[in-house]
Amino acid sequence: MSQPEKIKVALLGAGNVGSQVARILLEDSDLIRQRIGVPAELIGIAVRDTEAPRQVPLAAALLTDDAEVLIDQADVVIELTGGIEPARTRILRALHAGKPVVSGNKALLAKHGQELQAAANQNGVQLSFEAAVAGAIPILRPLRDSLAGDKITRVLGIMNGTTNFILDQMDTTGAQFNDVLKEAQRLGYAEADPTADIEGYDAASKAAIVASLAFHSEFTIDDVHCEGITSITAHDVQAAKDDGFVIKLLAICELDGDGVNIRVNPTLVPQEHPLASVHDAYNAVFVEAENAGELMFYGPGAGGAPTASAVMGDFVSLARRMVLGGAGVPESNHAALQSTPMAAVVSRYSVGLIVEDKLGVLANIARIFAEHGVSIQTMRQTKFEKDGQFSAALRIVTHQAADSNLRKTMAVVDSLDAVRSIASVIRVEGK
Ligand SMILES: NC(=O)c1ccc[n+]([C@@H]2O[C@H](COP(=O)([O-])OP(=O)(O)OC[C@H]3O[C@@H](n4cnc5c(N)ncnc54)[C@H](O)[C@@H]3O)[C@@H](O)[C@H]2O)c1
Ligand SMILES: N[C@@H](CCO)C(=O)O
Ligand code: NA
Repeated sequence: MSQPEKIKVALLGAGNVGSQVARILLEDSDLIRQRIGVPAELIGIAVRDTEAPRQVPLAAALLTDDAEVLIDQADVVIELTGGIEPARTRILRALHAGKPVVSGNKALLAKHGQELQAAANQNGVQLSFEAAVAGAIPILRPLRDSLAGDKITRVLGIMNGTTNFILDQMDTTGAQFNDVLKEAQRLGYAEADPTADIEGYDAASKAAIVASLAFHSEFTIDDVHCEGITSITAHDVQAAKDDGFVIKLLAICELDGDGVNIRVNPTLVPQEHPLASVHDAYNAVFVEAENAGELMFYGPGAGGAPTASAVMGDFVSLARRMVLGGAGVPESNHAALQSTPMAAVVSRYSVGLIVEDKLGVLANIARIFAEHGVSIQTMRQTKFEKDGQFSAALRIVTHQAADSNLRKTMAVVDSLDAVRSIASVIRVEGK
């Protein structure tokens, strides 16, 4: 194959990330040419509305609302529109035409990743998506390449910038959930529909992508047990702080017998744990591998420019290969592991209860925990008065217990007349 004279790039989407990719392609064109060996020419940017106001000024001549024509004219397609359709159809169109694709679309990859990868393999072209997980942090390439000769046992971390930003602000400034969410949207961290962030779906998509690569198997978002942060209150954050914890939304993918358990849930992390000092929209991912031991990847997990850095890394890497010759390495899914249910997963739990302040209540609750095989590590009681009625706020931290046992315990506790409400049930990191 003869060396191309230049690489024509079609960019789909000019939002938070797309506009930064356009800026880098234009501003750093000399440097990119030197790294690739030939110039990279941004031939057009597909947007929904060519007249809409833009955060980053873009030459009107580059904008088009005809993505299909643009794809057909390009050598490489960079998809940064988000959502399932028309992104899926457009990426397939590019791959089937033998054009490599870079995408940051975790929602799409966690749902249709296998279909897209199969199309890439079938056409001998690269599909790269480092930006889809943990923004600027190089995590997918280390999983695919650097650790390809090791056996990964667990990947655990903070994989959503928006929720980390919200929880961090609630913890450090006592700010209210909704105010901080608005700020995360303004800073370009949140998804177009921020429900994906706060309900945990965005982290769940990332967990499915990470688990597929780490365990050489095919997982989708449907394999992930997912709990978001919408039920976390300022009171939970303060109570956690009083007990020496910080609340983080963790994504965990771990070998579980013959399968892999993949989950996303708010977790109490001890204040001295490295994950507790991950602030703002930063992400941190721990990878545990049999021979490598424990690795930590840390950096900006969201935002236009940081995410654009990951997109550009993928682009320059595959463009270099187009110049030098040779297709990329396809994904390996030889292990074909299945995801496992939550019932047997063991964790420590922190349970907050509001109960009647009367004799025997505490003993009764402790008995119910014991009867279900859930052993209590600590129990703290604070009495308070509201509307002339005395109650006790109980905070119970358990030893490790199976998810199913904890659920049965809570169902019985909830049915007691003396229990006014279950304020929170949050997993606790560590043994
Ligand atoms: N913002 C981040 O920090 C971040 C980080 C990692 C990955 N991502 C992913 O990158 C992608 C883009 O994110 P973003 O934050 O830039 O989103 P955004 O909402 O700011 O931008 C998306 C852009 O695509 C355009 N668009 C949507 N549908 C289109 C269509 N059918 N045709 C043409 N244009 C269309 C929108 O008008 C918008 O300008 C998403 O998949 C997102 O999940 C974002
Ligand atoms: N909305 C995502 C963007 C980065 O993937 C986040 O907040 O982490
Ligand atoms: Na990344």
